[in-house]
Amino acid sequence: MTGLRLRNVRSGYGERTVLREVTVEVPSGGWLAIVGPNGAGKSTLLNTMAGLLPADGEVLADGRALRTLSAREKARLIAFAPQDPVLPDGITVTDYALLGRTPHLGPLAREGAADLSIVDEVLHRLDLAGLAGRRLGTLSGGERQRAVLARVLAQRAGLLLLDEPTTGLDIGHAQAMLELIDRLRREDGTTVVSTLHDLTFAAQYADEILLLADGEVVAAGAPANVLTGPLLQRHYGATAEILTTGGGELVIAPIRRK
Ligand SMILES: Nc1ncnc2c1ncn2[C@@H]1O[C@H](COP(=O)(O)OP(=O)(O)OP(=O)(O)O)[C@@H](O)[C@H]1O
Repeated sequence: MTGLRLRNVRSGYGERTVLREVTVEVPSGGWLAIVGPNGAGKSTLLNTMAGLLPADGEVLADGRALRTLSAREKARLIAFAPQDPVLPDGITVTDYALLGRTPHLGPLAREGAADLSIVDEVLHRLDLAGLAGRRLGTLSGGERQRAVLARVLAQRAGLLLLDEPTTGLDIGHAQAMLELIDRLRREDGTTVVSTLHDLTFAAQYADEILLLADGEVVAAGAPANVLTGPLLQRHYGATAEILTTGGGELVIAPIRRK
């Protein structure tokens, strides 16, 4: 059970401040989607939540300040899938996913049967079992993306930070991936924070949306309150209609300007 809390967080790169006074709380088992236009600071926020960038203010995971935790303690608490990870092309999908177990192994210990069975289960859930023995360098973009998620899920951390998890996935695999993430939070109480460019997916899967623009939180709350025509116009310069399906799901539809 790992909630996340940020209070008055400022962070960036060296002299360059990107995030200003970000305050947000994600309850244990919640799903927060970070949205916003290109360059708004979404990846910077996710990196800050992962404890990978120095930050002023408070960043607490499971009630513990990230700056006080060792790398190993952080890795047991937080699993992070960056947008464009550098992958070791020569290793197999199984061996790559097993890297997710590293924070749970003792010093010099090798993975055991329990670790292999966790990886096996994750590969099945991600429709990757047939590719288990393939080297990463031989996979398609979408298959590599799912392999990254396999490593992250094998980590079995209470907090998942996912940067654009559906990039490069076709609509079916994207839905399957989001369903799987949703099941994890329902079954295991996993807390999820993801950036998502696809606002329809964000509306349908997250229970809270945080809209960032120019490094500041400009709106936060339930999807229907944040993903509105006027806010999308103001911050993305986009013309969109917010539709509701027969089943009550929101669809954010771009409308061509005539
Ligand atoms: N390593 C870096 N060093 C300096 N500036 C950076 C670095 N990474 C990102 N930035 C800058 O920080 C700002 C926010 O970038 P960030 O990647 O967080 O935006 P984003 O909302 O994730 O964008 P996108 O939707 O395009 O992926 C941008 O102006 C970017 O140029």
